Amino acid sequence: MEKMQQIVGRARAAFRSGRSRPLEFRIQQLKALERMVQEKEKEILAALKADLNKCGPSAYSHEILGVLGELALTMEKLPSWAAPQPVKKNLLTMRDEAYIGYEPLGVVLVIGAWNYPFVLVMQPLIGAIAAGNAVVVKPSEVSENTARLVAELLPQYLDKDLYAVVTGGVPETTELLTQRFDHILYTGNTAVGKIVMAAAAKHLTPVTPAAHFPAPGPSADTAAAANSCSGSTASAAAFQYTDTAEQQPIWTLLTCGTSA
Ligand SMILES: NC(=O)C1=CN([C@@H]2O[C@H](COP(=O)(O)OP(=O)(O)OC[C@H]3O[C@@H](n4cnc5c(N)ncnc54)[C@H](O)[C@@H]3O)[C@@H](O)[C@H]2O)C=CC1
Ligand SMILES: CC(C)=CCC/C(C)=C/CC/C(C)=C/C(=O)O
Repeated sequence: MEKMQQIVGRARAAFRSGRSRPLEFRIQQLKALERMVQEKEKEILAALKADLNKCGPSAYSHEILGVLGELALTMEKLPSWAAPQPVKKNLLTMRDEAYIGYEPLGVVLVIGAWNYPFVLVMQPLIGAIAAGNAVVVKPSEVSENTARLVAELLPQYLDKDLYAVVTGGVPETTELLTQRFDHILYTGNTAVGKIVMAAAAKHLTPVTPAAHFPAPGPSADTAAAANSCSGSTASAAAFQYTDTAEQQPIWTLLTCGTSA
């Protein structure tokens, strides 16, 4: 595994080149991601089946349709989300052009969890690309087939330097977290969430955690049961929670506003 410093350094250099910023580039990368999901649907579903015995409508709707829906919405709305927003002028600014302009933050780290291993890295990735950031993706090592596939596919479709994938487990994530990121999007249990936030605090990096249900690491059995073809109360309830409470635009988290 290439040193984390090099991976993050390359993403930062690519971000500094400015090429992730133009709207056309972001939409082109999102289109490439859409093509990846459409062309590699069978491989993605096979990896989910191998990792979690997830299949049928539950696998398709959550992990494929969920990602395609996010992509379609983001590509449709991005021009208006990214447009400068005029703000009211006052005596001091009446001779100025006053607006809020949205800027990407820089290099964003996405850490995913095992139970929705594809959608939980793809949705934050889509938001981060849309906002013009470089991204380092760390899929969960527990769902190893999906992690391997994400690492294999993303470089085939996206700009390799701007959007990197790191695979591996605790040692790799620990080393990755020594690097400075501009934002971290973490999904996983609360105990690891605290480790992630403590590492981020050393660099004053803000973290957006999605870790509402403290849970021990899964065994192969619990993973398979929670995601069986027929579905389970636990996963249905979790999904409903996300649907009602979590589906907020990540855009607001990944850009910072500047007003003239
Ligand atoms: N609120 C939400 O939207 C969601 C919340 N979750 C929560 O996440 C739980 C599953 O998470 P986990 O079991 O934690 O998933 P996990 O075992 O896949 O770990 C999540 C990530 O943390 C990293 N990690 C693990 N130990 C670490 C350490 N010591 N230091 C640094 N990084 C480490 C792993 O490499 C992995 O990428 C679910 O049971 C649920 O509670 C899951 C999905 C969505
Ligand atoms: C169709 C669609 C938008 C799917 C979203 C799938 C998703 C993000 C699931 C996460 C569910 C969740 C909150 C799980 C958990 O807490 O363990």
